[in-house]
Amino acid sequence: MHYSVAKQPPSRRSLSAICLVSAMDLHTCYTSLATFFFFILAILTILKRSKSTRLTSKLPPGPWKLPLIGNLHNLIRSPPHHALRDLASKYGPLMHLQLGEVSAVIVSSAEVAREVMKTHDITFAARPPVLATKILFYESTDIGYSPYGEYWRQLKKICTLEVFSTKRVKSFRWIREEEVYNLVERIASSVGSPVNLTGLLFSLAFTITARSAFGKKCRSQDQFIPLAAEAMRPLSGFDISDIFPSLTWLHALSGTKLQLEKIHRQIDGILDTIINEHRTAGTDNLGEGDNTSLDLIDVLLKFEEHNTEDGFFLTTTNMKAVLLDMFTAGTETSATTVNWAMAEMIRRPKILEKAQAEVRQVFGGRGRVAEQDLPELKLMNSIIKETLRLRPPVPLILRECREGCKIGQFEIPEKTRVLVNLFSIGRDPKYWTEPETFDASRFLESTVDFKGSNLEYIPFGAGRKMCPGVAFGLAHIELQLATLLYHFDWRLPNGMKNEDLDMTESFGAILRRKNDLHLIPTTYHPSQ
Ligand code: HEM
Repeated sequence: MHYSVAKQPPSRRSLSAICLVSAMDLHTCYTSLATFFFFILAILTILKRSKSTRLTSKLPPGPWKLPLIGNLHNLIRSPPHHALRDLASKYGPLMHLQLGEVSAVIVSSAEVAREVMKTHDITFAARPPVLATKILFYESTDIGYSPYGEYWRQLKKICTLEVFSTKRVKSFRWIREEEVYNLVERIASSVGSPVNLTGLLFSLAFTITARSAFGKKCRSQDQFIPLAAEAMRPLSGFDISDIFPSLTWLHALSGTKLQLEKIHRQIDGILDTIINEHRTAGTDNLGEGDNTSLDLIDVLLKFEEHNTEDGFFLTTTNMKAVLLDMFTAGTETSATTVNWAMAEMIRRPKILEKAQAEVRQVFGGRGRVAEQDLPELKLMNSIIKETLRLRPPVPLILRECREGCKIGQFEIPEKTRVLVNLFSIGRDPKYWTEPETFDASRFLESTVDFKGSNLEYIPFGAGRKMCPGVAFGLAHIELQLATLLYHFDWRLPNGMKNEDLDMTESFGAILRRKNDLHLIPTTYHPSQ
């Protein structure tokens, strides 16, 4: 039947239809050919790169690599910091992986971390430029991602000595206390019913940072906060664009680039407005005497108008990049630490009780927690350290090798991506007894601190690229945790048993809980 119809001469209409079909076929054919061509091109590019990597014979050991994807298949079943830890138990503390196009080494012990972050500190004092930081951070001109050199050195100096200094952190004490008190009032209004503590803590961290950075002059804060939170998501370094950096057409196809550009445009507009508002409002005391009441934009503006002694000054773009660093590096890290600490204590009611007793004894009938007495909370501070050991907010520190270098018997070629696995290091049985156990009193008698000199404990990193926001972060964490312990008793909703609380981690640049922590608060009255 089909056959006989096909044999009939085609009518004018069916002819044009055939022409259309043929044109479409031709179009489809061209598209397929083009896709095929690009596919071959992609394979050739990747094979060329992996061949050049194979030629480097003294790379550290690592699992067998598949064509094109390398070792990506080794990372799909669990969050990367877990998967990398499991692989390191087989291949050693310095291991080589091929992540798509990217040649990477994974550091999983304090000894190798010392080599990378201390002995060869300058060689590894860089981070690979990932697509998200290029777009969001003004061509990677922030502190975290700007290339190692004079610009980064000056920026870090300004931030360490002026922007994030202990004196500056103290000057924002009234903001922290006011906002934490607002949190207490919000929780108190929900006493007896579950509150989403995770949501409250993350929003508190952004609000405190925004007020410290923008002061009172800002009207665009409410628009800015959700955008800054969104900017955090693509910073893990495991985006398709970071794994296949040369396949730029793939970045466009995946939609990530467009999405990042959209967020960037919005953030940029808001930051311009806020900085201009500061310029218009002016601060008569800029650059003079005790300027502790300045907000962070005022502080940064000092370096626009008054050069440093080395003749260095900040452009508006530089300031915007630093401000973004504060939000991306400084908010979720603190909030997630408080969140994990609360979850760990809820699972162990005796520890929760002890920590509450300590806070309530130190602050007694004063009715609220005050920052100056926080160092007296020995148990709580040990709990914070233990939380940062077991759940480091930045589980994988991203670095890049600036020039070829030898670690032990292995060669690390220039541009190799380096991932320091803090999750592995913090749980290394060589340094930690019962490493998987949350031991609240582990740090009570310990002299280990956050300065990055004990490489088995580096939640804030180590060496030149170490976190400049330690004082800022700890001030947030200590005040929030003490306040939650002082004002409220806590229990799980729906009769859930403490030991059943889910502690699953999510995947991302920041190690967060997969599920939000919902708890029922009961108000504690100091007279009790
Ligand atoms: C619990 C809180 C925090 C933790 C655990 C943390 C952790 C880290 C880690 C592990 C690094 C990488 C260090 C390295 O490469 O050796 C880092 C870098 C950085 N952090 Fe933090 N951070 C915290 C809070 C903050 C805060 C509050 C700020 C700012 C207000 C901040 C700003 C930065 C910046 C700008 C960098 C990049 C430094 C550079 O590359 O030179 N961090 N942080």
